[in-house]
Amino acid sequence: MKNTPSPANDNTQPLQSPPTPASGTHPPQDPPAPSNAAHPPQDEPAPANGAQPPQGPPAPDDESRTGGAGGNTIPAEGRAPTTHPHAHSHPHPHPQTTPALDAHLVINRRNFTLDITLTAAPGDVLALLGPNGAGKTTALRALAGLTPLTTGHLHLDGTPLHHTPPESRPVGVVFQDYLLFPHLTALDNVAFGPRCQGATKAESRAEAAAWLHRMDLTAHASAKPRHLSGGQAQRVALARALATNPRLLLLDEPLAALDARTRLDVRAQLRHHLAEFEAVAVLVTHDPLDAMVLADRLVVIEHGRVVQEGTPSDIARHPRTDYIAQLVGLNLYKGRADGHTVHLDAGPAITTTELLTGEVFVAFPPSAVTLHRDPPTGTSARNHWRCEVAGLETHGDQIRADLTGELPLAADLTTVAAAELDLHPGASVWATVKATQTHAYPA
Ligand SMILES: Nc1ncnc2c1ncn2[C@@H]1O[C@H](COP(=O)(O)OP(=O)(O)OP(=O)(O)O)[C@@H](O)[C@H]1O
Repeated sequence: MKNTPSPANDNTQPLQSPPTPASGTHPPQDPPAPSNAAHPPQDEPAPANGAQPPQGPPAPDDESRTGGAGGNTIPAEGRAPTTHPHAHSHPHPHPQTTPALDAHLVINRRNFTLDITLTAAPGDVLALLGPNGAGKTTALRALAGLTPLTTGHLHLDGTPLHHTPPESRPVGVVFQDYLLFPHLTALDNVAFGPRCQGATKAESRAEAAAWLHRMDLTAHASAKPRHLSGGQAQRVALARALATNPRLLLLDEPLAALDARTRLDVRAQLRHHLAEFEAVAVLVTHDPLDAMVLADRLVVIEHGRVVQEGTPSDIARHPRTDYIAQLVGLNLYKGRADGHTVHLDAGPAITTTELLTGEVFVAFPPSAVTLHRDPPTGTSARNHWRCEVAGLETHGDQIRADLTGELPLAADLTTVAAAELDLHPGASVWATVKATQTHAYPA
């Protein structure tokens, strides 16, 4: 086992582009009256209870075409106590209390099955991570009610919701491209949800103004989305989702549409807002940094199953699949430990400092590897393997060497060292790693 890149999945189904509110229908210039006035954007069927905030993306096949940020059907009095997501220390919901989110999502498709369990305490931020086609978006859509469950359940604060239509779920969604009504101001975009939930025009606008204030967007309240920067639009979308008072906030690649610089700022702001959010948030991301910074708990999905979950630091320290090892930048191997020696399933043995027996993983970072052109002598490193350079690439201010041979591994070295060693594809090298630089843990 080696952290070679996961094979790309050709069947990927990125979250579908949402219906553009611009085409076809005309949401009112003011937040609509809940009873009759609103026209959801584009071809969404009007929900039974009147207007809805902008809806979720259409499914490419047989799935529901409505959904998104619905009304809050769970009374405030019934809520679990609030918790600060990044202040609390519980990586898992307390076993004695009903989890705020308790979901078993099973979706069978012809070539794909999603079967995952998600639980979270109030205030938890979960990040769903996984390779393309793993089922992250499907899981998010299932939580929103946009993709029906084949079987399983979804309970929020103890209330079963799996038969509740998307527009009636207390779920707020922030889509990757935000889905703001282009012809409504930022204020009216945010006021839309409360208005749909029955607030008067004045109330919904006051609430929207308060949200914009919290998001530091008061100066942009009367701006139309086209006049907002990417970061501002993202915050308006977040405000719009939060203004419906959701018990579950879903964020689909919330930072993906932003450039690197904006992303940095918006990530920090989003972290702050998620920390204040008292209910459960679930975000889907491809970016391990977003996941590590924003989430209390990572849920890694591969092939429709949860392969590992835990706190970011636990996952980073103890990856259990090649995909995760690669995500967190570690060389990872599986083998059988006998004292300080781990006999790898495929390849040589590795000496470690841990004293273990049985099936284990061994991991070490590429920076722990030292390369030599000649057989190493006089080194205290217990592990040395003969390898060949398969490829070289720039990795930050380092060079990353991809090695094959006795033990396939990634090694980082400085540009100067790479030049001194005359590294090039096909070059023979010796790789050494000190036992103290490895980390072994039960498989
Ligand atoms: N509406 C659909 N109808 C049929 N198959 C679908 C549909 N949506 C997704 N799939 C398939 O379900 C599987 C999971 O897709 P999904 O989009 O949930 O993965 P993902 O982890 O979000 O991937 P990515 O990171 O590429 O967005 C894939 O095999 C995909 O081809």
